[in-house]
Order: sequence, then C-alpha cells, then structure tokens
Amino acid sequence: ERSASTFDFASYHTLDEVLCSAEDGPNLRQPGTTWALGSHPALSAQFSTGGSNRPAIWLDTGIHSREWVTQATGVWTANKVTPQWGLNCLMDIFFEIVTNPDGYAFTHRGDSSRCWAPTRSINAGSSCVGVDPNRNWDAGFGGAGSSSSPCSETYRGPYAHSESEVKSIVDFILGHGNVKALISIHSYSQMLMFPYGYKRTPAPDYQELGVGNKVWVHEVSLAKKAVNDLAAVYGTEYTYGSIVDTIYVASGTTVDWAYENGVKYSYTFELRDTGRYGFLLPSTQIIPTATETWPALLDIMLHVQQH
Ligand SMILES: NS(=O)(=O)N[C@@H](Cc1ccccc1)C(=O)O
Ligand SMILES: [Zn+2]
Repeated sequence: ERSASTFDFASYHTLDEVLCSAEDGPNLRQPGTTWALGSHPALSAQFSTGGSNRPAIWLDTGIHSREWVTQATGVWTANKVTPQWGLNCLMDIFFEIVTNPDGYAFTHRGDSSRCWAPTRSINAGSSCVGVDPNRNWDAGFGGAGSSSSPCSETYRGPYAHSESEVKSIVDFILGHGNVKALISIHSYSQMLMFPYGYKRTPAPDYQELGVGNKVWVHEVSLAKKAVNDLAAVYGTEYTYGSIVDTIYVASGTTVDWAYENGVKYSYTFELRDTGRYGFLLPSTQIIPTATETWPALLDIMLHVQQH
C-alpha cells in the first residue's frame, strides 16, 4: 500500500508505467474513480458522480502515439480531476489516456520509432503498417486532408472505423447516448480548435464555440476564454478557431465525428510547443504544460455543465 504518490509526473513513462499510475497517483484510487482497461491496455478512467448515464464529458490523449506530452498531461490531469471533480460536479468524465497503446509501445523502442504516430494495423496488400486514427472517423471520411496511401502518415484506413482504437470510442459514445462534450488532445502547435476540419462551412454552433460576431465581455466565446485563461498561467500563446481555418483541411477526425453525432461541445487541443522541440518536447515542460492547460479544460467542462 503506497501512501504518498510515487508516480513521477515530471517524466515520460512507458505504457506499463502509465498503467501503474492508477495505483501510484495519490488521488487516483479515490471512490468514484474506476480504472478500466479497454481491449487494449489503453488505461481509461471514469470519474463517476454516481447515478446512471449522467451527462458526460469524453477526454482522450495520445491518439497520436508520438505526442508524448499529451499522455503525460493526461495522467497529470486525471490526478488533478479526482479530488475536485468527485465532490460537486453533475457530470461524469470518461478519460482515455493512452488511446493508441500499440503505437505508444512502439515509440519506446529506442530508435526512430519514437516518431511513430499511427496505429500498428497491418494493411492488406501493402508492406506499410498503420492507419492515422485521426483520419479514420466517419465524418467527411476519405475527403481532402487525408491520404488513400497506406504508406502515408495520414492514411485514412480501408474504411471508416476500421481501427479498434477508433471503433471502441464510437461504440462507447453512441452507446452512452449522453456525452455532451469531447476534448481530443494532440500536440504540437498551441491551438484550441473546434469543427469543422473536413469542410469550410462554419459549424452551426460556431458562434458559441468560437468567435461570435456579437461578443460581449461577459459572454466572451468559450474558446477565447479558455485560451486567455491558459495564457494567464505562464504566457503561453494559443491561436483558436475552426480546424480548417486554424491549422489545415483534415477529414475523418475525432472532433468532426463527435460534433456530427450529437456531441455539441467538441474541441481539440494542440499542446506545446510551436516547433522548437515539436513532438520531442523535453520532460521539464510536462508539468508546466499540464498546469496551464487545466484552467482551459475547466472552462470548457464548467461551461458545458451550465448549458
Ligand atoms: N497532432 S498533429 O500534428 O498530427 N496535427 C493534427 C491536427 C488536427 C487535430 C485535430 C483535428 C484535425 C486536425 C492532425 O491530425 O493532423
Ligand atoms: Zn496529433
């Protein structure tokens, strides 16, 4: 029985070590926190306030396995949520921390595999392995901003939801039926984005999600508020807006699928940095990154709970 947390939040960890964080984090064993090991040992946590089928928030980190600061932020955030969330919040949180475990294990081989992002699926008829799990969703699937080549890092896959890592989330969200918000966390670029990625048409809820055309101080759009509160911690500057306006065209993404399947508040983060270290962000920036991201996540989660 470990009394204090022995989990080192300031370092990157292997898949097995992350799985152990459920035991090592001081707050991760509190009542109301259940740790589920999906079909893969993806390590997901449910912070349940009891009751059945409460309105829920879905969070995922690490769907692109090389984006190590996101899984690390996920573990830190899961540990932060427990004491604060279980008390007085009316929504459940479902948090998948290692969302691409096969890819994550592959990035720990100690060679150029560190830069692997896709899944580790075998592609029929090709010697190239892997599907981009952020192009495999049934939202604009196969459109511009994804590749039909199994050898591309943005290969969409043979068909929508071909990847178990994606299908398991689709089944969960559709099965649950009361997921009000989804936040899919990537790195890097320092952006907070919302739909759409696969088309230029603004999302119907665009005004509430991003920059409304009549924005009052007290009703500053949620994305702008989250970005401001993030910057208030250490001055880290984020851009924000729809995916297609902010980064590039991307089809078959988590956020667009969620938005088109009843999840009104669908956001995606690109965490630190803006390219100096990129995916190889030094571990010294894990806790600062997680610390500054927390107020932005809280803004979104509390707004969702109040609307
Ligand atoms: N994390 S990243 O470097 O791969 N960039 C992301 C950008 C992105 C993130 C979320 C939705 C659409 C696009 C990507 O999937 O291309
Ligand atoms: Zn990514």
